[in-house]
Amino acid sequence: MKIIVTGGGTGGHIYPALSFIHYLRTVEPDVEVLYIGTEKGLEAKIVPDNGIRLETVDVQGFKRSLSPDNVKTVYKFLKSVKDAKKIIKSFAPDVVIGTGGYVAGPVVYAAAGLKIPTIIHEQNSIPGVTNKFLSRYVTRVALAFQEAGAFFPSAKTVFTGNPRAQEVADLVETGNVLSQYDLVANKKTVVIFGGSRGALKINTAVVEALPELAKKTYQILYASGEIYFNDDEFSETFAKYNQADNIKIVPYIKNMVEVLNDADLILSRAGATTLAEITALGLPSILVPSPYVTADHQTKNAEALQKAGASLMIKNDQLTGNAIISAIDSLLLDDKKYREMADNALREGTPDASVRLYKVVKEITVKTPSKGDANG
Ligand SMILES: CC(=O)N[C@H]1[C@@H](OP(=O)(O)OP(=O)(O)OC[C@H]2O[C@@H](n3ccc(=O)[nH]c3=O)[C@H](O)[C@@H]2O)O[C@H](CO)[C@@H](O)[C@@H]1O
Repeated sequence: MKIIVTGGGTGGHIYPALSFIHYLRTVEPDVEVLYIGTEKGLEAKIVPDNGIRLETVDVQGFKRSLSPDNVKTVYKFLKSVKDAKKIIKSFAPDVVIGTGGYVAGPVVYAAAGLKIPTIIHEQNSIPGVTNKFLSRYVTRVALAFQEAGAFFPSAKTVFTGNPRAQEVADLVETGNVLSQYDLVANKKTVVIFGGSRGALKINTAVVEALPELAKKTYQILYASGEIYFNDDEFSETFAKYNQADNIKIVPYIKNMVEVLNDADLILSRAGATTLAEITALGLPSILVPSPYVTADHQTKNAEALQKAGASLMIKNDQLTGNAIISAIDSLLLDDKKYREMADNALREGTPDASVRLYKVVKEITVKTPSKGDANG
């Protein structure tokens, strides 16, 4: 099989795509994969790092208000559709899958125009603009939250979950990954991060909490986000608390699949891919939804887990150092509450998401024998 995958900008759109590619390579070892992204998105680094061929097109997002910049955006969209068509024709895929982010727009649109079977994967409970636009043209819409179905043509939707859930759930024990971070195996571990790019608000509150956290019996692995790690506002404090035995602060956690398998609790934004990971593992969490995303979709993502008893939610404007400490303590120092939350989280997970998505791919790529086929 030959497949083009496209999606990007942030990790939440890229990791599900990569997880599905990893899975495909296990079930169809001779699969040929091409990833189409942009030069500016995180995918430009992550995709080649994963040994996957990358081609790029140039796109930019629409501004919400009337802006002269939107003329440039339309021009770039049309140009990128043309460029994508050229790449698609030359690669000749059996299927094109888009996982969201601006770049998926022109690529999936171009593929649909060329009558190639197409799938979009929507990670969130409220879809982004790109996927809403594309849903008119694609063959199938794969969902990770049933609620998102309301925004798409119902005949095209199918619930698959998020492939990253399967990747974290399928991991075979890899030894004590925490020792790579100078942490120990026999302490409870809280992993803190603010989505794939880091979050200023979480960093500010964690910095407030660090003096107390350094005295705790549990340990903390904390990713600040690349852009904040060396920032004047934080770098000295990070260096100081990196000396504490139970705290490790890094810009980014590259081996998150392994780290999550060794974690006891997560404090993070409520990006959909993160939620798919923690539910697949049955990991309790404290979620601080970003208020800066389309239609406040992270709050909806977090509310779904909170309602299921799988997470605690702290609103962005209520996040302080003290709020962090009391939320962590309330879970790690109360075994019964912790176990309940872990069980509830596991019930929300879809650890077979790639199997489900693969089934959809097979359904829409089945070639009907033409009259000329020998056995047709
Ligand atoms: C600001 C923004 O637009 N955020 C959106 C973006 O989020 P964003 O990319 O931040 O969010 P997600 O939480 O969905 O995914 C983050 C991914 O990065 C990984 N990770 C994170 C930190 C780290 O140090 N190492 C690491 O590997 C996580 O394990 C996860 O796989 O896409 C998501 C999925 O469509 C949306 O739900 C989010 O609302």
